[in-house]
Amino acid sequence: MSDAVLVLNGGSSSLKFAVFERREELPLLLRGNVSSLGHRPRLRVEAAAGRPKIDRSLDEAPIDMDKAFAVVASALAENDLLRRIDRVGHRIVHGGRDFTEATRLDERTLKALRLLEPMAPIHQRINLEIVALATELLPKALQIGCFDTAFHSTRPELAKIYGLPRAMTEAGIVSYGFHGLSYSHIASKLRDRYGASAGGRTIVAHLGSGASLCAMDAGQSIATTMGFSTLDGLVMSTRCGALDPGIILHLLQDRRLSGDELVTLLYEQSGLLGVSGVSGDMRTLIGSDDRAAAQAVDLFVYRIGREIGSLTAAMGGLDTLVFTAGIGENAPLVRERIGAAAAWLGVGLDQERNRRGEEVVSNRNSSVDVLVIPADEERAVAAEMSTLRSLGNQDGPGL
Ligand SMILES: Nc1ncnc2c1ncn2[C@@H]1O[C@H](COP(=O)(O)OP(=O)(O)O)[C@@H](O)[C@H]1O
Ligand SMILES: CC(=O)OP(=O)(O)O
Ligand SMILES: [Mg+2]
Repeated sequence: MSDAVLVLNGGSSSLKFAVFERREELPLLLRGNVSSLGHRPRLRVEAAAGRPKIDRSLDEAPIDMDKAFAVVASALAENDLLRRIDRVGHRIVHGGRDFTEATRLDERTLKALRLLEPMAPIHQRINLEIVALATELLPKALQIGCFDTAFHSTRPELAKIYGLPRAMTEAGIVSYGFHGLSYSHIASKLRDRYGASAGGRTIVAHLGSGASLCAMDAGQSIATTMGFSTLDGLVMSTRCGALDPGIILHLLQDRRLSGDELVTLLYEQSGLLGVSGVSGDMRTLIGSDDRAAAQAVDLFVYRIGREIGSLTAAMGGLDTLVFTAGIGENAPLVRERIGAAAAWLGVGLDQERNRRGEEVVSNRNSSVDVLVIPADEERAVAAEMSTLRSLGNQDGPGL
């Protein structure tokens, strides 16, 4: 019986997976992740329909994506799901200009996607490696890509172009924006809650290992903090966020860093890890009494506060603020501090609700609804796969 879709989501620190039944409501069969790949990897599996949950650390540490994939493949086999999966959906971080909807991954499309690797160096290659591993595991299944950049393709022109010569813009040196699958899922949750207005002028804070903010009006992306690459905007776990481009020139010309050294410095050694010198993991930083660790958290919050102001200006006001992803969902202290930084916009948090991580964390006096909504990029991929016309949708609803 082929009635299930597997979704694979390789992030900068984790491999997440979910299996959905291929029906309109996309009932969840299994979900899990292998997290903290580079440190102390853990496997978590939340099974549907009465199967036991798993939450255990893996013997080997650190592990690479190959090993993480093998762990996921065993979890699928143990739950007797491999024979049911005939479609595999992949979160692909960069779709460039050409990939703005769910796309069948074949030799031609994979070749085009490989060209985008330099714009998302810690993601794209891994995403495509996962496609190869999934094709090996499930050779008969269709492999389909959904893109983090696609959600932002509706932004106005001015939100996309940089102050560079026109020829550069025409060559594709524009802002693409990322985390779009997460934002698309949040937009659908906001439509469930508020109807077509989807919460009106909304900022969604996707705060995970990678972090960005998206300004949405009625569920459509208006502006976002990531741009041409996944480096821009907020300070992240190991990425620097927005920098004066003069710093890059200085590093290249005066310090003579090579391209590869720059990639390592800006993508892997900066951000919370670089500023704290302790860790890129927010849990560790919050638990530390080291001054540099505290400053890294301060900088994370400060930059988010400033960007909230900037995105509010782009929308002309703020009605709703949503927190999502690893830090957004699990760190009440960070939410509280961001709420305080946005108090001038009418944001007020209820301490108890915030501490408990309830869905609504704003207080009665807040003129902005503040919500915590779990990220579900996997469901966004599965939902988007159902729009893939070239498959004809002839074999059942849902996909
Ligand atoms: N309880 C917590 N408190 C603070 N931060 C947390 C907590 N749980 C997870 N995180 C943070 O969430 C991050 C992972 O978020 P996630 O959205 O899963 O990232 P990614 O998809 O990029 O792998 C970790 O780096 C960790 O810092
Ligand atoms: C685009 C991006 O930064 O993704 P992640 O947060 O999963 O690393
Ligand atoms: Mg992620």
